[in-house]
Amino acid sequence: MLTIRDLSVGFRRYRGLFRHEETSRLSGLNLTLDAGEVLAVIGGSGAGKSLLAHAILGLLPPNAVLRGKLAFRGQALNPVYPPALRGRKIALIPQQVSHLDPLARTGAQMSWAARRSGSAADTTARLAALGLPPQVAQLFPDQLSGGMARRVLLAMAEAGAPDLLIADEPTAGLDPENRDAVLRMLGEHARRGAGILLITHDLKSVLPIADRVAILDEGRMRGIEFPRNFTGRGAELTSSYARDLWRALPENGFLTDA
Ligand SMILES: Nc1ncnc2c1ncn2[C@@H]1O[C@H](COP(=O)(O)OP(=O)(O)OP(=O)(O)O)[C@@H](O)[C@H]1O
Ligand code: NI
Repeated sequence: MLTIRDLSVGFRRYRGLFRHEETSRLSGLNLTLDAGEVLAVIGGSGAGKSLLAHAILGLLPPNAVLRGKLAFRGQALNPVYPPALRGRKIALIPQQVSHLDPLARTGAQMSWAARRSGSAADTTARLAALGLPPQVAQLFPDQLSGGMARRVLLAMAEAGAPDLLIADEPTAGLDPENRDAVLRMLGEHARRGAGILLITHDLKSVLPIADRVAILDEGRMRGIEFPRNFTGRGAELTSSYARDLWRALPENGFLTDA
């Protein structure tokens, strides 16, 4: 449902009035995501994960330069973003919990997200599905714990049953129990036919639910792997970068030799 061909993103920086230079932050990315699939995108801080998410949503800042082709179900997402997709067919769980409006109660923001996506605003049921009591609807964002705020963002993103859900570090700051609950919910969406792009730096946590794992480093795709191959010494992994990443995990004994 999502195809990305030779995507590059750079940022223009002006030096003086007329001269400008461009710094490249993503280069030559190729990706496809099918309906019902969970594609994990793994990478360290600054690898370009959020940029990839924002490129797919047409949310790059004005000084960004995007090259390549993005399409959703055959419909081009660039150079002009189709207005009907964002927040409806394609939803985002943003990386920052500060994306919640500090001046509006949680319930109001959830209703608003549901209305935007054209679905019923059954706030109480959505909260319950995420293990949150109905009173949470009355709270303002700064009265929520980090884990509660993450789950509210998840509830808002999934309100309209989007076909494509981009989750940018949806489990950051969650304890293992809540992390696994959020991952399970994303997996359930995929089973109902949604495509999930799951961005994280936590490789191990996504292996149980990912269908494929794409590894991003310094703006480049270093390999796309099957989760089952992250096992033992990683001999089945196709890219040396993925093997090094796997072996360098503390629980794998920091194996650095080949
Ligand atoms: N608006 C911008 N202008 C210039 N550079 C930017 C801009 N947004 C992001 N970058 C740069 O692009 C690179 C990738 O950033 P990005 O936010 O995608 O990283 P990330 O993989 O999501 O990292 P993290 O795990 O810390 O969220 C970084 O070097 C960042 O400084
Ligand atoms: Ni990010």
